[in-house]
Amino acid sequence: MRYISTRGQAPVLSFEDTMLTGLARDGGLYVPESIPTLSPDQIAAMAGQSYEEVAYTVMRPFVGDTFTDAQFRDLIAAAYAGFGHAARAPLVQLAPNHFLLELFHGPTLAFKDFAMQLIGQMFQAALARSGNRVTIVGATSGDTGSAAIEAFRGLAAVDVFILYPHGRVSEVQRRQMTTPTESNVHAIAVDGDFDDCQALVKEMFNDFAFRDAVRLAGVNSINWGRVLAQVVYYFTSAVSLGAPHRPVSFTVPTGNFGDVFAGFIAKRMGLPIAQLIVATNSNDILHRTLETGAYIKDSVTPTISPSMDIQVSSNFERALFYAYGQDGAAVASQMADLTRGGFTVSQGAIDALRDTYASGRVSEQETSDTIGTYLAQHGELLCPHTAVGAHVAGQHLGTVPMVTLATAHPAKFLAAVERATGIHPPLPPRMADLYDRTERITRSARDLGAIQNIIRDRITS
Ligand SMILES: Cc1ncc(COP(=O)(O)O)c(C=O)c1O
Ligand SMILES: N[C@@H](CCOP(=O)(O)O)C(=O)O
Repeated sequence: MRYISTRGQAPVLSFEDTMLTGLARDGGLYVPESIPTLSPDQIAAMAGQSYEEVAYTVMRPFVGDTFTDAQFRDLIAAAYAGFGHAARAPLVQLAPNHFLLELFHGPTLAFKDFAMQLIGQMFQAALARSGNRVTIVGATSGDTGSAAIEAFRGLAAVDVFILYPHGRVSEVQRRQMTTPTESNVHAIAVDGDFDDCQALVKEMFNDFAFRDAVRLAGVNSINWGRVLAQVVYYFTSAVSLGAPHRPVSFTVPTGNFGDVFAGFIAKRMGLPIAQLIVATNSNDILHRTLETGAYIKDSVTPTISPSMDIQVSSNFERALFYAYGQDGAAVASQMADLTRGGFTVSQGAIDALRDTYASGRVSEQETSDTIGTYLAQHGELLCPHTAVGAHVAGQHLGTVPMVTLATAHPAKFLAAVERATGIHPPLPPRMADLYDRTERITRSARDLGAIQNIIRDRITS
């Protein structure tokens, strides 16, 4: 399996190099040259299998010769061993045709653990083999950072620097990033929003001298491995609802578009997905684009679903690549226009996007009310991101089973959940002392040079 850039001008890479490279050198994102498909019989055979077995079947064709079959099975087993639920991603029924896919049973209580735990294993195996070390730099609105620090803390061949927007993540998210004591992980509070943090990370990748000197790697959904691992739970959940014999729809709380794009990959692999619905908070660039065809940058508004406070949605570039029939030049030209404020998607491409994705936007009041309603009517305590998804899903319920992705545990967003319900959801016992642990934070201006200096000073040479 070979990987190509969405902008068409970067070297073609193997799975291993794609995983370790991060952003393509032309500024694009790597995607597989072709998307392998699974037959209805292969999908039907997943019924009753463990999460790990399905993960192997779904991901194996993408990995090529980076790992042997046995090695890859071992890495998957190690990645999910620490999850707090035997099903890894259990489905809970809310109403006759509405289900919640609980993706928060991993070590940091958000869906990011599904990919990050596996990437941690794959990086470790690949770096042990080559003897190389890398510097991971990531941007987070809260969950990617905590999952990355958890997955890589203490690993000898990796230094990790996570940029998060100062004052704009929840207290639990911040403490998950700032309290680990291992010296190879560093949380940097940036004076700015998530888009600023993500732009800084991309600027570091585009500074080739810096990138090569520190051996930069990325674990945001820039990294194809992140998207790939998230494809698996679309299969496990759809199969348990009757796929491939019955179509299933998904509503996905969306920010950087990685999770819902993983659903698109599942669909292209042969999973019968009827609708993929993008649910946004008031940072609604994706909803606006699908409605109007114009992708115009706006400033980020803080909300009670802070992990989705994103206006420059990185993986939308991958969606555009497929909407433009894999035309890298068309994508490169739209991305150049984005640096000047925005672009209009061509009629053909917006039609293709609308064939795949529907969308909805949810206000702050609706998010809060939805948390209250789902508790009262279904006995389920939702995190605010999941509430955004559940609200939009409620507008699309029909005869096809609908799965709403429950992307985080309500205890990660205590203040919003408590305000909506009066309930104070407890953290799991293993992190009950999180509020007592000492924090270690570096504060920085939104300044590329200053952050590069912090990284140069702290990496292990
Ligand atoms: C809890 C939570 N829900 C939803 C999202 C949105 O996911 P994506 O960025 O893949 O669209 C995020 C962050 O990305 C998140 O942390
Ligand atoms: N919501 C994310 C934002 C980064 O998204 P990613 O999927 O590209 O890592 C977060 O929690 O950090």
